[in-house]
Amino acid sequence: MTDAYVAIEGGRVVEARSRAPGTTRGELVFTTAYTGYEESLTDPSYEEQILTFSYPLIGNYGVRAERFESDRVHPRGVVARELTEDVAEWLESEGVPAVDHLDTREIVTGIRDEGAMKCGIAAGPDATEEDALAELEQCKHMSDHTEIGAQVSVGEPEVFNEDGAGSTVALIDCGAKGSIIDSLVERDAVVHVLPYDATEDDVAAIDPDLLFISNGPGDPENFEQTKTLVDSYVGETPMAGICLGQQVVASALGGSTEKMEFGHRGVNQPVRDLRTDRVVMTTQNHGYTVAEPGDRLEVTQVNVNDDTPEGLENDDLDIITRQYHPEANPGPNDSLDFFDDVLAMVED
Ligand SMILES: NC(=O)CC[C@H](N)C(=O)O
Repeated sequence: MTDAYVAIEGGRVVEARSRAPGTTRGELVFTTAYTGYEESLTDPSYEEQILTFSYPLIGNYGVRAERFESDRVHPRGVVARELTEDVAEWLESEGVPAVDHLDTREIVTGIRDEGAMKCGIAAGPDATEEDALAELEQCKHMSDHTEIGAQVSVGEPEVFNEDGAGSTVALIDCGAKGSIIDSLVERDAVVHVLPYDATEDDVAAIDPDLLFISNGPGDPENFEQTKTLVDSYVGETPMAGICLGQQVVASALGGSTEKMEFGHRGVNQPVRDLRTDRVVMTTQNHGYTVAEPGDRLEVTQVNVNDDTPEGLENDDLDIITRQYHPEANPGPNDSLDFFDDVLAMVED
């Protein structure tokens, strides 16, 4: 039964079945992960995107809040071959339109061949092709979402593990996944989560041992204040970053970032450490990348598939960043030792 329409940049409209009604728009992206849908759907990095699952059946082990990475669903819409009742009900209760019964292989190969695309969706009994096209018409380019940090960041500072005996971390929340906080707390760090636009004074009030820039949605160049903060603390305080965090740190230190063709999107992205020659499997979901690291950061890890920078370091300035997600959730735990390395750097 056709009661949903997916309009894709260029004007093509794909028929589908509505699983959660409504109209929506966003940048069409995908993940090849076959598990971890609860984690992906609550990852703030997907804000303003429509997430297509390439694995054909999504929702087969239910929906449990303990696996959530934040307190809400972040993609603007969801596309899958088959969504279970559990996931469909969850998305409907969150007001996030969802569709299934369409050829997701065609969608994903389309993104792979043509790059990231704008998308509009209309789903539900009254949905029309025109509604989906009208959404597509209004869809912005990801880089034009200039206030995206404010949509996902905490408004006020929060503290985790206040009485911990470990390092004090200022985690700049550009859309942080809960697993990053958990990974630090498990190592007994005291974690102060600060808004993405925290000032030098806000951070100074905490007097942290480590400045940690989180993952997050959108174009890293739109995180101007976060870059300013990094610039003011470089060489003063050890620094770490994950995903958008790596991009922001590189950009603040004189490097540059660029939009990728279709990004790295799955839980089996191979990364080679150039110092040890070890390869690890990693979780990734990013559409931008560091183009030039600048002359203060060394590329220490690269993506085996396309040689893009996956790890940047400066041993003198005490900086370690990763483009992938060492905190996993979803995905492999191969690189959890990143958190040990970062905290060891701080203690040295
Ligand atoms: N997971 C992330 O932090 C994503 C980073 C950034 N928004 C990108 O798409 O490249």
